[in-house]
Amino acid sequence: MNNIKIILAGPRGKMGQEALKMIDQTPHFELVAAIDSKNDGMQVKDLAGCPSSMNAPVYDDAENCIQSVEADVLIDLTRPDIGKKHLEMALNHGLRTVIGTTGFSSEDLERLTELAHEKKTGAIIAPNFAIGAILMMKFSQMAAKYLPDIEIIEKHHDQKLDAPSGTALKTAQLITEVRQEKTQGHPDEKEDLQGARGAELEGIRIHSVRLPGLVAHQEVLFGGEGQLLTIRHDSMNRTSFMPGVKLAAESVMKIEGLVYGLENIME
Ligand SMILES: NC(=O)C1=CN([C@@H]2O[C@H](COP(=O)(O)OP(=O)(O)OC[C@H]3O[C@@H](n4cnc5c(N)ncnc54)[C@H](O)[C@@H]3O)[C@@H](O)[C@H]2O)C=CC1
Ligand SMILES: O=C(O)C1=N[C@H](C(=O)O)C[C@H](O)C1
Repeated sequence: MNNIKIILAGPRGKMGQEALKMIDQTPHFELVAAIDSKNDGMQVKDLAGCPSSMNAPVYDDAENCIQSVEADVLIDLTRPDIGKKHLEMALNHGLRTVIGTTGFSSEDLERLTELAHEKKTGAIIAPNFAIGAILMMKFSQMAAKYLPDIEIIEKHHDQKLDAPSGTALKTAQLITEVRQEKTQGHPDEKEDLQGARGAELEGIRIHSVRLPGLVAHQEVLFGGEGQLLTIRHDSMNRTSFMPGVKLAAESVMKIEGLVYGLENIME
């Protein structure tokens, strides 16, 4: 496989730190720069917790980085407001991009899909890189055809900025592809405390739990007459996401346009 030159945005973050290790351990990956909110002009190896072999410059200005460094792929693991800006910027420069950052609305996805198409540039937005989470979403889509009353409970660490999670939104979106919109619960139900019934997407209820001690977990509950099916996935650590990040960085080299969801590139 040809060498892939990578710019990583978010090298000091929880996911960024894991991604640096994965890049370091992948012979055909080469880190050529990092985009950080500070530390401009430093080397990645000098940032706390980063592999000592990484002789790549840090930029605090993403536009300057993309213009100055010869790279094949930008991997973004930052925060919702920044991930969107980075993807738009990269597409405008014709740079292929893998986005793990969540918090994209359906309007964002529509706009960025059009831009990727217009710029004839490959991009992957993957709300969840863990293989088990992809299977949970696919199994949920299968089950929804037969058990259409569904509630999603996603549970994450308390440092998470977006709610509901990207995975919960993607799960709900996959379900809406096979299920008619429907009202769940009693037609006259009323929330005595606002938010008690969670968020709602085409009738599917989504509940977000944030607690220290959690990493990334989701249960999809399907209720039927006299029965309950639960499909559950747990990421115990962030290493669980790395095979998916690697696959996305390899796959984005071969596509044109924007792909939303790792399930679309898995064989
Ligand atoms: N797709 C997936 O499988 C997964 C996605 N995520 C998502 O990835 C994102 C990052 O998650 P974590 O690493 O847990 O968060 P984190 O808070 O640990 O790391 C985010 C990093 O982004 C950096 N950052 C902020 N502004 C920046 C800027 N302008 N330029 C460059 N870097 C900037 C911060 O300094 C921080 O180091 C979140 O949106 C999260 O939801 C997290 C886990 C798995
Ligand atoms: O912020 C996180 O941690 C995670 N974010 C992604 C999401 O919003 O679904 C993926 C995973 O759940 C971890």
